[in-house]
Amino acid sequence: MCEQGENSAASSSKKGGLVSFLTGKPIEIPKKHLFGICRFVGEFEKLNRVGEGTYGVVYRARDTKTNEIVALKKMRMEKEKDGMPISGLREIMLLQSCNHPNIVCLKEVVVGRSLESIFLVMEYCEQDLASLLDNMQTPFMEAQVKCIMIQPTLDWLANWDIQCLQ
Ligand SMILES: Nc1ncnc2c1ncn2[C@@H]1O[C@H](COP(=O)(O)OP(=O)(O)OP(=O)(O)O)[C@@H](O)[C@H]1O
Repeated sequence: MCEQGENSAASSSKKGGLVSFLTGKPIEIPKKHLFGICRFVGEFEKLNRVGEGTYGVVYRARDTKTNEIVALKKMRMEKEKDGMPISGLREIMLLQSCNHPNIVCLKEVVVGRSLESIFLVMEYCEQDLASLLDNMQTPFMEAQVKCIMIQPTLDWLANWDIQCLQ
């Protein structure tokens, strides 16, 4: 979108351009609204790639404004023809609704130059249970398994699931 020069914005003829729902005609996004209210991903310095899931690639990154180390997850959008996949929206809504010390916090959503560039900025976790399980020398003892199972998050998630079902 920004390839067109300093003062121009989106063009429907380019990949990622917009068409008005009302008129069906191409619309231009004013430059000041180009990134909406989201910050630009360029404000984050990618440090290294930490993993990849079904819905995106995750990087360790530094917020250049605050120097904070965060996890930056690029949503997978290559195959999407109709905008952001519903699974991505669900992930954002779910993480936004979770406010628990044992659940990774979604700090904000940031965007790149194209409409397909959407990134989740999350608190960075040095270790997760899956990598711990992969790398540990000996299996957890029974007492440790019990301790993990009674972590408040699991109760909380079970309640959340039940509430969702109701
Ligand atoms: N907040 C985070 N801090 C540190 N590393 C993370 C963070 N989030 C994800 N990762 C790393 O990135 C990998 C991919 O994470 P992601 O959430 O995209 O997928 P997943 O939940 O592991 O798998 P799937 O989405 O396929 O079920 C994780 O396995 C983990 O190694």
